[in-house]
Amino acid sequence: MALLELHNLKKYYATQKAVDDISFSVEPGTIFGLLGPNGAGKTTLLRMITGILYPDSGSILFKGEPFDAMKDVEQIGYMPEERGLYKKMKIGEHALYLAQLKGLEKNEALRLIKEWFIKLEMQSWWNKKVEDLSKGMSQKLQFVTTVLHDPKLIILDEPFSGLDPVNSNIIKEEIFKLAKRGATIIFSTHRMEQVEEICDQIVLVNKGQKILDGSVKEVKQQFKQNLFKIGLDSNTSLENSNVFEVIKENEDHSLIVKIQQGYTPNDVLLHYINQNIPIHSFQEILPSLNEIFIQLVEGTPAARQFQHIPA
Ligand SMILES: Nc1ncnc2c1ncn2[C@@H]1O[C@H](COP(=O)(O)OP(=O)(O)OP(=O)(O)O)[C@@H](O)[C@H]1O
Repeated sequence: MALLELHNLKKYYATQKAVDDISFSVEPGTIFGLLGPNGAGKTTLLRMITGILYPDSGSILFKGEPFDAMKDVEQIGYMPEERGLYKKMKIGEHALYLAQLKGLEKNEALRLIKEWFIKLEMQSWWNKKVEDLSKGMSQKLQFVTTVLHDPKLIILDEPFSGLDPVNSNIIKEEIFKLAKRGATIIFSTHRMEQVEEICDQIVLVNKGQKILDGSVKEVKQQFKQNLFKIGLDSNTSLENSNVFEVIKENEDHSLIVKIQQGYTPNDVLLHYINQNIPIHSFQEILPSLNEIFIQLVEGTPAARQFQHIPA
C-alpha cells in the first residue's frame, strides 16, 4: 500500500493555478523526488501534504486513510526551504523546543539531539545563537530538527541549499541511512542532477501540472536516443555506416554514435570487429533528467531555466 496518495489536487491563489489537478503516490521506503523549475508548484504541493494549506479540491490519503493534519503530523518531518528558526534562541534550546513540540519527552529529546549533533559535527554550537549561524549551519540545524522524532515521512524542500560539498555529502549520507531504516523521503528541488544520484522515483511538475513520473531508470530508458560512446584507437578513420551515424568525435578519440532504426549495439560492435578495429570501451549514453525536462518543455521559459550544454 502507498504511504501517501494524492488524488487530483488543485490549489489556486486567486487566478494563479499553483497546483492544477496533480495525482501521484509515494511508496513506503522510497526516496521520492518532486522536481520542477521555480514556480512549478512544488512548495504548494508540500504545504498541502503537510497540512499547512488545504487543497481547493482533490484528496490526500496517508497510509490509506484521509490525511488528517492534526493526527498525522507527528509522523511527518517537514524541512521548509525558508528558515523557520527563532533568531535569538540558542541552538541547543531551539532543537529541544522543536523536539518537544513534536511530542518527544525532554530527556529523550536531549539524548537524540546530542546524538545528531555529534553525527553532524555540531556539538560546539550548543550555546551559539541562531542568528550567528551561517546559511549552511542553520540548514543543518533544520535538518536535525526535521528528522529527530524519527518520522515515517520526511519532506525536504531544497535540503542542500546553502550547504558546501562536504556538508551536502554528510546530509546525503544521512538521507540514505534514514531511507534504509524505513523512512519515506520526499525531496523537492529544481536541481535535477542531485535527484539522479539520490532518488528512486520522481515526479516532474511544470506550471502546476504533472508532466512525467516513474522511476529514474524507467524515465531515462523512455527518453533514450540510442546513443553510444565508443572508445577507439587514435588512428581509426571516421566513417558512418548504415548501422550508425557518428554524432560527435571527442578529443580522446572516442565517438558518440546514434544507432539507426532496426539495428542493435551488437551490430555496431560487429561493424568494428569485422574490420579488425580494436574497441577499448562501449557504453550507452542515457539522457540526464535535465535534458529530458528541456525536451518536454522545449521553447518555454522553464526550459531556458534549465538549458545547459551537457559535458
Ligand atoms: N501565497 C501566494 N499567493 C499568490 N501566488 C502564489 C503564492 N504562493 C505561490 N504562488 C504562486 O504559485 C505558483 C507556484 O508556487 P510554488 O511556490 O508552489 O512553486 P515552487 O515550485 O515551490 O517554486 P520554487 O522552486 O521557486 O520554490 C507560482 O506561480 C507562485 O508565484
